[in-house]
Order: sequence, then C-alpha cells, then structure tokens
Amino acid sequence: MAAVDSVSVIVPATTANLGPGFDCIGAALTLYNEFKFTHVDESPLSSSGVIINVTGAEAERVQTDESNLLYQAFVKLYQHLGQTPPPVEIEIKLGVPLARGLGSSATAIVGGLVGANVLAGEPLSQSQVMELAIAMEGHPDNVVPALLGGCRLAATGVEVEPQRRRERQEWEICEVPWCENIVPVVAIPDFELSTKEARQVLPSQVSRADAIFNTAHLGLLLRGLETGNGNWLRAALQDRLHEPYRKTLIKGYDVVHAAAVGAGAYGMVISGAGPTLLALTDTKQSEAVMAAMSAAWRSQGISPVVRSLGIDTQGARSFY
Ligand SMILES: Nc1ncnc2c1ncn2[C@@H]1O[C@H](COP(=O)(O)OP(=O)(O)OP(=O)(O)O)[C@@H](O)[C@H]1O
Ligand SMILES: N[C@@H](CCO)C(=O)O
Repeated sequence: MAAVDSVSVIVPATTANLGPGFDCIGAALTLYNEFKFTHVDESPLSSSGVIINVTGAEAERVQTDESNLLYQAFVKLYQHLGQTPPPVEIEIKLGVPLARGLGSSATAIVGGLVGANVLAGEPLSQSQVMELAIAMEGHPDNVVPALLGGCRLAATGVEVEPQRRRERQEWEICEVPWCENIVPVVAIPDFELSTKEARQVLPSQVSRADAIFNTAHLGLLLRGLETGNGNWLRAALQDRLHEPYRKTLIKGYDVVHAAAVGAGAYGMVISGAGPTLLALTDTKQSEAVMAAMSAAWRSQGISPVVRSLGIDTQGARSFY
C-alpha cells in the first residue's frame, strides 16, 4: 500500500464474557471511539514525542502523554516491525465510556495498532494485528470483536511447538451467529471499575462443579444466541467463574438484575469486568427492560445511562 500521512480509525465498544464465557467470548456494539493519526514534523512536537487531543465525555481523564494506551499500541506495532515510530499528532473522539466494562481499553489497543499499521503501509495482516492486540490486552474477548466485529469466540489453537509455547500462541476465532431479535441493553453507571481491580477479586482455582456448570452454560449460550430460544437463553445467562465474586463491587447488582428479569429480559450479566450491566432481551421487551433497569439503579442512588444497542458487524475500520 502507498504510504499515507493521515488515517482515521473507528473502533466499536465491546461487551465481554456474556455471563458464562469468561475471557473467551465478546460482541461488538454500535457505540464507537474515533481516532485520527497524522504524521507531523519533529519540530512542533512536545518533548514526549506525541501530541494528543481528546474530546468527548470524560476527555480530561485520558492521558495525553506517552503513557496513553492508544499511543502505546501505536508504538508497539512499530517496535514489532523493528522501526522507530514516526512523530504523530493524535485526535481522540470518545464515544465509549472509560473503565465501565465496554471495552474502552480494547478500542485504544486496536485503534493504535490499526492506525500504525496503515501509516506503516499495512505490513501486517489482520490476524497479525489481532495477535498483537490479544498480547497487549492479555485476553481476547474484547479486542477480537473490536477488530473483527460481530460476536466472537476465541480459543487457543493446538501447540505447534510446545517447547516455545509462550512465544507462539495462536488463536482460533469463531463467529457466533446472533439472532436479530436479541437486543443488548446496557445500563452504564456513573462510577468506574477498573478491569485490574475486578480481576483481583477472582479466585485462582475453581471447583470441578463450577467448571462443568460454565462449560454447559456457554454451550447453551452459543445455541441460544443463534436461535433466539428463550428457555436456552434464560438458563444460559448464568455464571460461576466471575459474577459471584464481582457483583459485590457493583452496588445494586441484585436489585437491577431482579428488575431486568421482572420486565421480561432473558437475563442480566456484568458487561466485561463491569460495572456496566448487560441485559439480553427480545425486541418487544427492550423498552420495558430499559425503564426497569434505570428505575432500579436510581432507587439505589446510582444514575445510569441506559441504552439499547445493536451488534456492530464490521469491527475496526480505517479511512485515509
Ligand atoms: N480512548 C482511549 N485512549 C487512551 N486510553 C484509553 C482509552 N480508553 C481507555 N483507555 C485506557 O484504558 C483504561 C480503562 O481500561 P479498563 O480495562 O479498566 O476498562 P474497560 O476497557 O473500559 O473495561 P472492560 O475491559 O471491562 O470492558 C482507561 O483508564 C485508560 O487508561
Ligand atoms: N474478560 C475480561 C473482560 C474485561 O477486560 C474480564 O472479565 O476481566
């Protein structure tokens, strides 16, 4: 590809885990961050080597120096190529709320890698970019759908070279069909919960009974999402690997859960590491579920933004 001086990258928010699919399944949502990278001369740059401008809700909370995650991903791609990153000016338009369980960090990682790959003349394939993104995030369930779109299951492939496993972790990615009648409703609270904090409360070992429970329910979830079978979805949206430990970090979880299910949702789970709560519902029930979740959280002193979203099918896209 001919070199370009400027590229814009749009990356969707994602909801990971979907209950029993901890660290392996996620879906892209119709909510977006937009990033623009422009080559600049060395001279106007600050000493940090990058200029970052951020607009949108909570813009002041995003780092504007070299510690910015988007810029770190940009640099990572050039390091992978063995090249020095060029001086750039970055514009960030925030549409995805920060640290709420909607994959904001995945948008930054995918956006930085895709932007750098385009400016570098697209030396890496999409699957090579994906491998870098998974390595940066540490788990695949947000970055894979953020890059590819749709609902995706990610699993490590066979060990081609067992003795070099840490250097060669290849992933099998599977698209999970999503029945169009199933609506994701997100209730985004007015407080943050970092993924780091939400992972610290998880046990390092689980019982065989809990492992079997999740294996069965993830299988059921895949078929429920594909067919829209309500009984399967109601049973499937249960988890024993992370939700029981994390729900105590989310004030009002049980009240909002009861309200969502009472209004007709198939179930309600923590979106990603939280604190956003995700209900899956039939199109006919979505308005009632939104109203119920909003009222329930307000009764607990929390002011949520509640939205009914669609599944983004394109994933990250670039324009230059
Ligand atoms: N647009 C962005 N530009 C730069 N850094 C970002 C951007 N969005 C998020 N980040 C970084 O990612 C952090 C949030 O990551 P974290 O993993 O805690 O939450 P999340 O990705 O929103 O949630 P989850 O992983 O549960 O879906 C922010 O505090 C910030 O450091
Ligand atoms: N699977 C991840 C998603 C958030 O990054 C978790 O639940 O911690």
